[in-house]
Amino acid sequence: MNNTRHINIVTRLRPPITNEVNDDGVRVTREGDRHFISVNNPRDLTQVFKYPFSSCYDQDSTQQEIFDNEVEPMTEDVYAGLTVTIFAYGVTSSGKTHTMQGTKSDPGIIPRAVESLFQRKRKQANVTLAISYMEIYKDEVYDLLIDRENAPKLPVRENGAGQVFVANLSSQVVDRVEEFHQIYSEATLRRSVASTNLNRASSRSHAILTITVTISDPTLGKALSGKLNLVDLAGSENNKVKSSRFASRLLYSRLKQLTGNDPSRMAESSAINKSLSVLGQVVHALNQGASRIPYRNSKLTRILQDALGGSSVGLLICNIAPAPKYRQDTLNTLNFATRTRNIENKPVINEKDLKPAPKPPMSRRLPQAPARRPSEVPSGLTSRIARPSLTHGPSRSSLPSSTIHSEPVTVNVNIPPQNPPPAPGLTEEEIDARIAKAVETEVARRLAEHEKQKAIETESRVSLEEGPSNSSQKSPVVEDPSSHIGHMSVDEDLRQRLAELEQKFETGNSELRMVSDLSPASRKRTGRAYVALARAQSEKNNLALALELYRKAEAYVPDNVKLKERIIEIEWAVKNGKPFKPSPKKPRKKKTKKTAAAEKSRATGSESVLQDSRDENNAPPVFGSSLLVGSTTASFKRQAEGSEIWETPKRRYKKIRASIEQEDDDE
Ligand SMILES: Nc1ncnc2c1ncn2[C@@H]1O[C@H](COP(=O)(O)OP(=O)(O)OP(=O)(O)O)[C@@H](O)[C@H]1O
Repeated sequence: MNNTRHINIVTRLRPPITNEVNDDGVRVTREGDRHFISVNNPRDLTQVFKYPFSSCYDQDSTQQEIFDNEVEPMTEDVYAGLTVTIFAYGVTSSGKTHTMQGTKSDPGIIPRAVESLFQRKRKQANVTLAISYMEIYKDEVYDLLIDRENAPKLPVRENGAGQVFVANLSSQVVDRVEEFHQIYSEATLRRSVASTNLNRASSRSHAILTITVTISDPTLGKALSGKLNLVDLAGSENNKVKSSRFASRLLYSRLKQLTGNDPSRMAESSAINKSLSVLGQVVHALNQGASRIPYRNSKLTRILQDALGGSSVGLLICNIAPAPKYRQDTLNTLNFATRTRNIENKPVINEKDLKPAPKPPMSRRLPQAPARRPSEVPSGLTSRIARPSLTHGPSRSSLPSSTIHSEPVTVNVNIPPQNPPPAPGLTEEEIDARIAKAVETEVARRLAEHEKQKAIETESRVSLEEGPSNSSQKSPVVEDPSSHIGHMSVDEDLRQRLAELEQKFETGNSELRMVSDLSPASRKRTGRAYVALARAQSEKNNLALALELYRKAEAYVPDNVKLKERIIEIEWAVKNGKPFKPSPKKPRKKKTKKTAAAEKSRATGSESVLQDSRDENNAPPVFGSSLLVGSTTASFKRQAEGSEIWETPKRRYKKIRASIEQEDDDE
């Protein structure tokens, strides 16, 4: 069964707005059942480009028309358990926000779609609607349902099933349309909007509103979970002058005149342009059937991954501004639309198991969820906001369809971190002390575990040496498996291993929960603390424990390349029973004004964790990474000065890896 669906492409031409000349060069015509948009070449106006589309909406078309023809049928898909993504794309001021939000007198797609979803809800039992709303501003994700002062930057993560999600994004159940409007209009006020010369209320961020429709069937113990993602992209702007060092003052002032962008607007603008350019690259790569699609190059494409060549149903509304100054942008938009048309998605029905997942044996019960910190909750919403959900393994679907996607069972409980995040109002020292204490306790526990493990190993070795007669009471490992006692001991051994595994599983989970609850600065501090402890252990040649601690640090700073390299090194040493030799310590240089300033900036959190902790001991890194920030790379350059060949960190890393592999081969 072929269940692929192309992204549906719709173009919309907005009427001219204040002081704008209607451009006859952009026209919509109809030939049979096809529509064409014709655009004059901006450089040679005698040349006309013609783009065919199955549906185009000209200046006279209404919001109602677009909704009825294009969006209404998709709300059916949502109720069927599919994920539907609708994007508004186009140059700044082309009418994206107008199309998505509309006005009070002429509502856009969002209010109309919500109304339609509620209409169906009224006719059907056991339906729940919940909303979440986020914006991607300068490549950072913020929750729009939370006051901006309290809204942290949210991390984008991937679950075991490869689904990308925004961690800690709140979601709110809504029972009535009016309730939705109140929440939505409040949240929209939090969106980053600014006035530019091209648009009085220009969106400076990409906004994604998600409405989740859950239809439960208590008799079957199943629920369908459809989603409607409504995406109002920020508009691209011509800011090229900013990136050109050689741009003349005249050109700069011309562009400033056109966009009205001051430096901070320009920074926003270049972030918008960058993410839109990655979006273009993703579409291009999908068209080419490339083996690597650059989803990870921006948060926007990561979050929209499912809608671009994934399991979502898609509708792209390309908005077009008619004025002559936008002609090149119109061509860009139409080219983007043409390329996106070829993208195929494979929609899947999202089904959830309502039955609680079987509890893992011996697992501890979750303690009662504490109330959310006031900073995380918009006033009056406390009881309705669901914390990030815990997933317990995939559920099995009984529905006979190849398009059914059995989601992991989602348990909407508040999961308190095992070590609760520091309460607001604590001083930096207090936070550090808490982290240090938590890390120390963990290390002590692990040391004790290692000691125990060692004792068991020694015992079994001794009993092996003493011979089988004595071993029955001492070691389960050397038992004669045919004897009754032997069976019991093997059972005991298995049980013990199982308990250890369960404990590991629990600790791992609590670790992840703790990581996601900490602020980026606290995460970095905790990572640094683990690295310092790990180094201390590796210096004592306690490599297994050092490795474990480095891995723990990695949970807090997953992007630290040097840390990853260190883990590989120690893993290799442990595997091959070789001692681990960190690179020799380098005498600390006398502090110059420049290095003091660099250290100060590092202290404010701009440097890598491993580098920070190494600096404390003056130990230069064994490996370097080209991904490191400027000052680190500069320190590598300094180290390499005097050596015959300029050895980049990457080259150095490759060299060491090659020698490790060579040693492996030799063995
Ligand atoms: N179809 C339309 N009919 C009437 N007015 C429209 C239409 N489309 C857009 N407008 C008006 O044009 C102006 C710019 O539109 P809008 O803010 O929606 O653009 P945008 O593409 O979202 O811009 P940006 O990317 O800068 O946020 C607004 O004043 C809006 O009311």
